[in-house]
Parts: sequence; C-alpha cells; structure tokens
Amino acid sequence: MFKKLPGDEAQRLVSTTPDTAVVFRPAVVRTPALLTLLVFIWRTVAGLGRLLWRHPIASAVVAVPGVIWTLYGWPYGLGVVALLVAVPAVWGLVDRGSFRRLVGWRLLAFWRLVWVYRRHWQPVMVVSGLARHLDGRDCLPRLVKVTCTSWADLVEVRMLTGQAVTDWADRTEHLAHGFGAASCRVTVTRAGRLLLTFPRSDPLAVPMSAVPISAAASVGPVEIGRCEDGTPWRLRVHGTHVLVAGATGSGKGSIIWSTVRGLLPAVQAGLVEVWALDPKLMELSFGRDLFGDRYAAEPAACAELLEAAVKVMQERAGRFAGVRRNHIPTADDPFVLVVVDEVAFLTAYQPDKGLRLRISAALATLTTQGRAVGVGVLAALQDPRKDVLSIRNLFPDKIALRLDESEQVDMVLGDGARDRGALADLISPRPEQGAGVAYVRLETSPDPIRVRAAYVSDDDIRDMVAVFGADTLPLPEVA
Ligand SMILES: Nc1ncnc2c1ncn2[C@@H]1O[C@H](COP(=O)(O)OP(=O)(O)OP(=O)(O)O)[C@@H](O)[C@H]1O
Repeated sequence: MFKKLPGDEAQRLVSTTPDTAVVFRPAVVRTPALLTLLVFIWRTVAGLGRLLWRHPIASAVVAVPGVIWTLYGWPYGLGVVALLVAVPAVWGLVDRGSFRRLVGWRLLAFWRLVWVYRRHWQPVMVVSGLARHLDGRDCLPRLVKVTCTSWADLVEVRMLTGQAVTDWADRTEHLAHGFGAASCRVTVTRAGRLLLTFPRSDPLAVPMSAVPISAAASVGPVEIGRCEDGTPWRLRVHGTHVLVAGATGSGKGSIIWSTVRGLLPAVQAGLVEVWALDPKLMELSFGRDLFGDRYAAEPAACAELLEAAVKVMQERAGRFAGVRRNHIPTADDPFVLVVVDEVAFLTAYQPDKGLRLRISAALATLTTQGRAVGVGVLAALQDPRKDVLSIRNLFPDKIALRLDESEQVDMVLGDGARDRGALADLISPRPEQGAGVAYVRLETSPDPIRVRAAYVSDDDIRDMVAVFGADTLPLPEVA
C-alpha cells in the first residue's frame, strides 16, 4: 500500500545548479496485508453503522424482507415485499397529502441524497473551489442532510472551518449547475451551517388570478400573491414603506393593484385611506373612482397631495408626541397609504426644478417620519439608480421584479442579495412566465424570498370600482 506523502514536500528541495532536473522519488511504505484488511473491514462496518444510524427506516425496509426471506423462505419474504408496496400505494391513493409529507418527500430526499448530492459532492466542491487541499488531503464541507419539499431540495451543509457565507454565495452558479438545478439560494441557519435551496420545479410559472377580497377589514399584511414555497405572500404596508422596482412590463401594476384590492374592506370601514399619485396616467387612473379626491396625476397636483400627506403626518406627530409611539388605525386616525406609480417622473424626470424639490422633500419627510404615525408610502419605479431616486434607502422593504441588469439587483435589495440567489435580472421577460415574479427582502431578514403577485385584470378593477367606488367610501376632505 502506498502512503501519499504531503504534496508540499517537493518544494523543500533546493538545487544550487541551474537547469538541473530534480528527480523526486516518493517514499514507499510497505503496510502488512493484515493491517490493510483490518482497515478495510473497519471502514465497511463503520459505513454500515453510519447508514443504519442515519437512515433507519430505509435500512429496515430493505433488511426486514431479506431477513424474513432467509428465515422463513421466499413466499414469506415476497409477502412482506408485497405488503411494503401495497400499504403505501393505498395510503397514497386515499390521502395523498399525508403520504407525501410523511413518506413521499422523505423517500425522494433519500434518493436525491444518494444519487445526486453524495455522488457529485466531491467533484462539485473541488471544481467550484469550496474544498481545500491541506497536507495532501482534500477537506470537503460536510453534507449534513437533504430534505425535499414539493418544489425544492433543501441541502444542509456544514462549512469548512474558516469559510464565510460569501464563499458560498459567490459560487451559487457552480453549485446549481453541478447538482443539475436551475438556481441555488444560500441561507445561514446557524454559525457554520448553511441551507442551500435547489428548486426542482417552478411553482410560480403559472399566473395567478386576483386574490378574492376578504370580508374582514384588515390593515395587517395584505395577501397579494404566493411565495415559492406555496404559502401566501403577505405584504406589510402598515408600519413600513415599500419600494417596488421593475423594468417596463415586469408587473409593477399587479403589486400595486393587489395591495389596493386587499385593503379595500379596511378602506370601506374607514381604517385606511389610499392616496394615489399617477404621473404616468396609465395605471391608477383605471380605478380612479376608488381614490375619490385623493388622486393626482399632474405634477403640481402630486406635489400638493404629497404635502397634504406630510401635514397629516405632522399633525398626528404633534398629537401623539409623548402619548404613544405606534399608530393604531382608527376611523379618526386611519392608516394613510400613499401609492406612487413611477416615482421617477416626479423626482428625476420632472423638468420644473421647484416642483421636483418640493416632491423630493415631501417624499423624504414621509419616508423618514411617516411610519410611526400611520402614513406609509408604496412607490414603484423602473430605474433604481440613486440619481433617479436618491431616497431609495429610506424604504425598509423592497421588491425587485424583473430588472434589466444584474447590478440593479443589489441596488434594490441591498448588497449581496444577488449572490444570495435573488436573480431578478434572469426573470423571464415573457409576461405569462415572469410578470409579477419578484424577489423580496424584508427588513427583518437578509435572505431574498421569491414570490409572484396575483394578476388583477381590468375586469377585476372594474368590479372593485363597482363595489368599492368613491360614492361608497368615507372620504374626508383634504386638509
Ligand atoms: N402578476 C402577473 N401575472 C401574470 N401576468 C401579469 C402580471 N402582472 C402583469 N402581467 C402581464 O404583464 C403585462 C405588463 O404588466 P404591467 O403593466 O403591470 O407592468 P409594469 O411593470 O407596470 O409596466 P410599465 O412600467 O410599462 O407600466 C400586463 O399587461 C399583463 O399582461
């Protein structure tokens, strides 16, 4: 048996004669055959023990029929095999949900662990540069566990000591291609541990129709679509400000309209007011009757409406000072949501400098002081550069729809978001596949979440106007 010498050994040789070929002979250590055999047996036994410990059910499913076959003969063994096939099949037919949860995804996870991840682990780690070669040995990050959900493989990994999350985040493309997935997302679970998410299918590939309007009036997070894991996407608007960035046709309208739609019962109950600024005249004007007097399209009118919102905010701040620190929506002090479609028309592309400054000042005041007194801003824009919207960092919650360039992702979602898997620049430009698909990074979590907003069609907006139009709403006068 050869003992591999440390690879750095040759570097210690020094030759004083130029152009002399250095011949390096590795030392050969002869190991007794018995020792080799013992090491081999030990490794096999340890491997079996590890297999039984890690996968007791899978091991039992294979071992039990074998043992019965050996002890009682083949008819009994075959009977147990038939039972092992028939019981899950009937269970799966009767209650597919529980079968998948308790058996199906576990079996798939076992299969994917053995066939995909463990098989390719070493080459992928070495080629992607995540493994290290130390003292002649390959040190690999540890593959701890694979779990399957309906749409993705979740792979838990223990990093090598001294590795950082960015080492992995920088290599998501290598990992995705290496394990045959379309993408990879990196999440930190605890010190030294990561969760890699490899989607197997895209549950957001099919457009969703508008979320039904709830009977209950709520200012709480509004359900506006679905997250990648199948749970509802609830957008918090009260107590925060939200910035929506996306190229033309990316579906900014669906986020704005889904939010307005979800708030309508609360608007009707007088707990919420939606103030609409529509400088492009193409989006919010369609449901203009929902906003009554609180609608502006001309830049001068937009400036006035924003300044009116600032007045509401300041008046409340004066009343709340020293009395309370948070806003609770009531009929007297409703939550005011200022919706701005294409905010760049008012800030960057506005030729009148006086108006531009008034609007920027009002927006900056609202976004810095508004959330504690119940005034929120939901702004949409196409170009997220700082010179287009200098106050973009004042929005705690950000949504990146399809973007034109990869650099724009971090501009919207913050540093490192793209490396962590927010591939907003790769969202399909085909409306049926990609419109409304977005990555969200909430104030409370650095990890981007992939979501899709429901599509609120023109007919839906007409219905909303018919039921919740201005004549049915309690709209107080602008101060
Ligand atoms: N959530 C969605 N699901 C499916 N399709 C959508 C969705 N949102 C929008 N679309 C489709 O994409 C098209 C463009 O959407 P929308 O006008 O909302 O984009 P936008 O980002 O507001 O574009 P612009 O900035 O040019 O106004 C719509 O006409 C619709 O067909």
